Amino acid sequence: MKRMIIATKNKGKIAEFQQLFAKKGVEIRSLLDYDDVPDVEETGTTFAENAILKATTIANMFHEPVIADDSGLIVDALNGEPGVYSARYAGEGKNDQANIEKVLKKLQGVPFEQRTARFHCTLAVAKPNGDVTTVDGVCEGYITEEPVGENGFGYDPIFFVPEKQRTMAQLTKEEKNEISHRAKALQHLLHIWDKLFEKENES
Ligand SMILES: O=P(O)(O)OP(=O)(O)OP(=O)(O)OC[C@H]1O[C@@H](n2cnc3c(O)ncnc32)[C@H](O)[C@@H]1O
Ligand SMILES: [Mg+2]
Repeated sequence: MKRMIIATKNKGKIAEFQQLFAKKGVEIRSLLDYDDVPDVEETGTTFAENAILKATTIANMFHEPVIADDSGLIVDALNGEPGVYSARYAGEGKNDQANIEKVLKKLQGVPFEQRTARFHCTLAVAKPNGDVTTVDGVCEGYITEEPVGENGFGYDPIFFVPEKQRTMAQLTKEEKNEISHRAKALQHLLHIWDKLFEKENES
């Protein structure tokens, strides 16, 4: 497979996938490269359900294999919130800043060692023949007391990465792609890539 459609309109995700796939020589297209692709309603209650929903809907529409990413932030002190509702935690508008403020407000007074959290990413690959495969990746960290850093997207400014001693938003794209939930899920996918696309390797 020399090209792959990623079933997302999230520019942050697209930029990361572009870099991650560049090494493999796979050209990435996203739903922003096409006009009028409707939003797939994320009605699932798990990352896997939503990733499969997005991947299968778009694969049926394009008649090509498609990868979808469903991801989010899990905060232990909030019983796993925002979880699968990460994009719309503060309302349907998908406002990163409002989402961050809501998490920080709910965590007020919680000491650092209890602010454990993780990013989760499920990638689903759907083929037009109905085959679906999922892989997962997780990145562990802590929620800071205030946003720090300008890079990345979503909750990156409040996610402290112990390995790097900085927030995710202070990392370069290259550094984030060494340790992120998305990069780890994609590594798992690349391990099974040739097997997954055995018959399509010439295209
Ligand atoms: O569904 P698509 O079109 O892919 O785009 P989305 O932004 O709606 O994506 P999700 O439904 O998977 O929601 C995931 C949300 O979790 C957050 N998130 C996921 N990955 C993240 C990352 O690497 N850094 C920061 N926040 C992230 C961010 O708020 C996302 O909007
Ligand atoms: Mg979404």
